[in-house]
Amino acid sequence: MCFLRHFLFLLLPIWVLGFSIFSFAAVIKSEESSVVFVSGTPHEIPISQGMGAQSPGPPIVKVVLREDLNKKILIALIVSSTLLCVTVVFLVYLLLWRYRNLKNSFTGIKQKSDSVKSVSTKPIVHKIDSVSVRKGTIPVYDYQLLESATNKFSDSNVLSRGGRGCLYRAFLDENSSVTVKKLDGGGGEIDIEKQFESEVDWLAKIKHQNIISLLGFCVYRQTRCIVYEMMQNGSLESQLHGPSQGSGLTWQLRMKIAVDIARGLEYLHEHCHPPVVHRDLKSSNILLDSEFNAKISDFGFATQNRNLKLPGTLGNRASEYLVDGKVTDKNDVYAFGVILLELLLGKKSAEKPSSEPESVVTWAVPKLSDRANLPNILDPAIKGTMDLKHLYQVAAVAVLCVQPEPSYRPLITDVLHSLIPLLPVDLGGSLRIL
Ligand SMILES: Nc1ncnc2c1ncn2[C@@H]1O[C@H](COP(=O)(O)OP(=O)(O)OP(=O)(O)O)[C@@H](O)[C@H]1O
Repeated sequence: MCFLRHFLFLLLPIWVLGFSIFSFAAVIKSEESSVVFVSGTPHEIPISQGMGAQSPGPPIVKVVLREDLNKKILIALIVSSTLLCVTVVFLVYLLLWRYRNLKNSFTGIKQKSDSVKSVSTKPIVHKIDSVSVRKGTIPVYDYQLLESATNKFSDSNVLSRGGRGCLYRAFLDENSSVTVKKLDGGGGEIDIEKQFESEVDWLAKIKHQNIISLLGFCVYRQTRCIVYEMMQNGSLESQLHGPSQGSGLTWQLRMKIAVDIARGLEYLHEHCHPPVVHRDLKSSNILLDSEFNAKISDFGFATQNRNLKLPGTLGNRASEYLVDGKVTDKNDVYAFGVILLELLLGKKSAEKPSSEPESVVTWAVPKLSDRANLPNILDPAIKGTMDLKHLYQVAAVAVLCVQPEPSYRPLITDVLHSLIPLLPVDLGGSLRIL
């Protein structure tokens, strides 16, 4: 499509030029063929063939001069209109090109140093597979711009410090802030470059209301930055296990968060071809915006390749994955079940009561075999705030999701459709509260 547009734009001036040359040649030719020279006159005087007879004298000379003049005017007109057409087409093309480039950059961003951008990002953009990145629809941020937006990556702007780098709040203008993840090597077994490429590549391809939005990226020397939308309410982990201990999350909000995550996963498993397995789903990778819409983040380990293994961690990973690295969408369903247990019980995915961390699954599942037990082990922050039938239903879904045998676990689409009727209509479900 793009190629066709460029082709047409180039074709137009060539066509105009060609047409002009052709008409010019035609004019000359017609002039030549319509004029004869009468010999024997003091000067050879051209007359029109159609006049038939000779008509010597001053009037004929006058006619010849006017024809000559007309021809010159015609040539001048053709040449100037050709030049005008070529200039206008060129200007229109230039304007469209500029407009497209401006549209691609983030609102209000003035790109400062083109040299930094083109020199440093070229190799990485080639490695990144995504069509959006190649086509340039994902903005490439200037390092200096991010530096000034984060107050030189100052400690006061740090939102969190992770194993792979720091996360900063960045102010691109007075009213809006974004999040900048600065990956600077950190060392260890994690390959920063690969994670950066994987994250940018996935997020450039995946667009869904329940998946974090990628706003752009930056490559500067050894530093890699990824720019995301700001999620004002932080992670689900910090809401559940941080200072507020889940008090900000009502039963209905918890159900909304569960449905949002299931919608995001359903998109990855059912609507991406081939399906995408996130492989690192956990409450710290579920982010909440100002209205508690939940979005899945951290695609550094996501894959469509079923033979890749992650460095193992306890808690959210299914046993078949930890033991023989089998990657299927059912790994994500298991991790979703763990998050559902965290939402119900307010417990971390892996607690450390002693030296050995205990998974919430091994702690809760035996207790949940008797559903009368459930209200006793429920998160105190939501005790007595929901319809018990709904509570039992959600607990049953959670237990199914964390089945040791992957084939016994439901598909995420089934999970989603069993949760939607428990969520009020105004929160995106189908429950009508009378
Ligand atoms: N877009 C965002 N808006 C607001 N807070 C965010 C955003 N992204 C991440 N955070 C916060 O930063 C924390 C760390 O996120 P990050 O993805 O950087 O983790 P990480 O370094 O990859 O570590 P891990 O691999 O353990 O998840 C999140 O748990 C969340 O609290």
